[in-house]
Amino acid sequence: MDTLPAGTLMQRAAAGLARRCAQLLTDRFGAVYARRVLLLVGAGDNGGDALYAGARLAARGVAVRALLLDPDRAHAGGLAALRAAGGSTVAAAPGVVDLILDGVVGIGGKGGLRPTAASVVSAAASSTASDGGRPILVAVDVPSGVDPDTGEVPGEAVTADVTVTFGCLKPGLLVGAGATRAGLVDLVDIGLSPAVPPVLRVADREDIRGWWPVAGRESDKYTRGVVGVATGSSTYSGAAVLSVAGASAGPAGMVRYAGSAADYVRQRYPSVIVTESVERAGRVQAWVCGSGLGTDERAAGELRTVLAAPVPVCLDADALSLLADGRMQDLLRERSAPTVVTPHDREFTRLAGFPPGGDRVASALGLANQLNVTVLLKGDRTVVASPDREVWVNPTGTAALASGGTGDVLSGLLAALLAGGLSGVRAAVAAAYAHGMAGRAAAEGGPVTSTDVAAALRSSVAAVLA
Ligand SMILES: NC(=O)C1=CN([C@@H]2O[C@H](COP(=O)(O)OP(=O)(O)OC[C@H]3O[C@@H](n4cnc5c(N)ncnc54)[C@H](OP(=O)(O)O)[C@@H]3O)[C@@H](O)[C@H]2O)[C@@H](O)CC1
Ligand SMILES: Nc1ncnc2c1ncn2[C@@H]1O[C@H](COP(=O)(O)OP(=O)(O)O)[C@@H](O)[C@H]1O
Repeated sequence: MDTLPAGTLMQRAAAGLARRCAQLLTDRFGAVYARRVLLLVGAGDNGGDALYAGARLAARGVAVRALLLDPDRAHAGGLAALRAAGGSTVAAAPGVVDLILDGVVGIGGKGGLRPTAASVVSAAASSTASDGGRPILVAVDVPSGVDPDTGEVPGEAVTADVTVTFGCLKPGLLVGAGATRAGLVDLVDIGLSPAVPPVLRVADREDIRGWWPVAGRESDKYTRGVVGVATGSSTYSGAAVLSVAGASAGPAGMVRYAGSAADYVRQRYPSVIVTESVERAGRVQAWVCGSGLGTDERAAGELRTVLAAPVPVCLDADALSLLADGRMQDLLRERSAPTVVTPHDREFTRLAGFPPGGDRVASALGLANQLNVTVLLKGDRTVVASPDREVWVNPTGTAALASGGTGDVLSGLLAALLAGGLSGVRAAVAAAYAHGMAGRAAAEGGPVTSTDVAAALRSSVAAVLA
């Protein structure tokens, strides 16, 4: 599988690691120079990666200190490189640390962290960053203490803000308790060619930035895409406002709202063109339909009109309930433009006839195949699966999103990305990513409502694209 020398792979790993750390330091502190980084270094190659990455950061003017858990067995080449670049070793965690690099143990670890390692990690994590906050914690390859193969956390383990992993995604970063410990996962390609194509993929910021449609010199409001929003009702006017908020944070050049909450939408969003029905809405490049729509005859008629439109469609909430009785599923299967459905577990159960169960990837793939649509299965790790068996897991989810109405914001944004020209899968993955970041940003201000998520969305999109 791999004919490259181990040293080359380690250098590639360290380069990717240092790049991500520099980006995190710049995002938070405005610059890399003179920031303080602490390396927690175990005796294996995981510690070697941390030392070489530390050397690269030291060469950029970062004050890098290494705390060696077993000084006699620390990676000799890595330690020499660090020292040559101006880094040094310390016996205990300094009081002020901006970023901690967890190189205690990677894929060579078994069981929870040993007591000495655990106490070093917890002492380091309680240091303070130079802005008074807590240090950024970056795990090398796998958060120490997480089983890389299963995601089990049998004892003490690191909780990372970001895990930079090498070559392939380890299951332990995506599932089980390990997924939460890993934080945002970045995959660095170190040139290993896997024997089989990856089954699961995790989007990182670079993916989203590369996909997100951006207005150019020749763009106008129509060429950027017009998104149609068929959500809400006089009873559920809030759903209309939330999905319009989501749609307005996307790349579309115009938002059209069609439905009986038009007055509420117009008051909140003067830029949105409102009508009473889908039929009268005029041309759009994608529709979102369902949140707060109701399930009466009028709602069913609106859904039928949306399904008949030859443009991409995102279906959520009541649209999924209307589809569950099977009568409209033929319309769904007959569609040639992309369709994305965004069920939570109960909606999934209604659509599929069985609950998603433990294997959420297989469940999402099964429903995608059954309905010939892209499925975004919501959860703490949202899964996106397509009928041609492409599967992604969103790494940015946060429990702060478990609040009524946040799904409406998500589906609005997703439709705006469809209108901007993204495929069903990319629109779903990108929307989930940005939505998760907005949830995280909103949570910094206290308990989160869907209005807070909607309010945080535009700046979170800007941060992802920066
Ligand atoms: N594969 C590749 O091609 C590439 C791999 N790369 C990198 O190599 C890493 C794997 O390195 P590895 O094999 O040296 O093992 P590693 O993760 O450092 O662990 C061994 C150390 O951990 C210790 N230890 C074990 N359990 C423990 C516990 N519970 N609690 C505490 N300590 C524990 C164990 O102690 P010992 O049992 O020896 O006393 C030993 O010191 C991989 O994750 C990636 O970062 C990259 O450079 C790119 C190319
Ligand atoms: N425990 C959790 N951790 C992370 N994200 C969650 C969690 N629970 C729910 N979410 C996310 O919150 C959103 C809720 O959507 P949904 O259930 O449709 O809410 P609503 O219908 O009230 O808008 C989804 O994006 C889902 O992935």
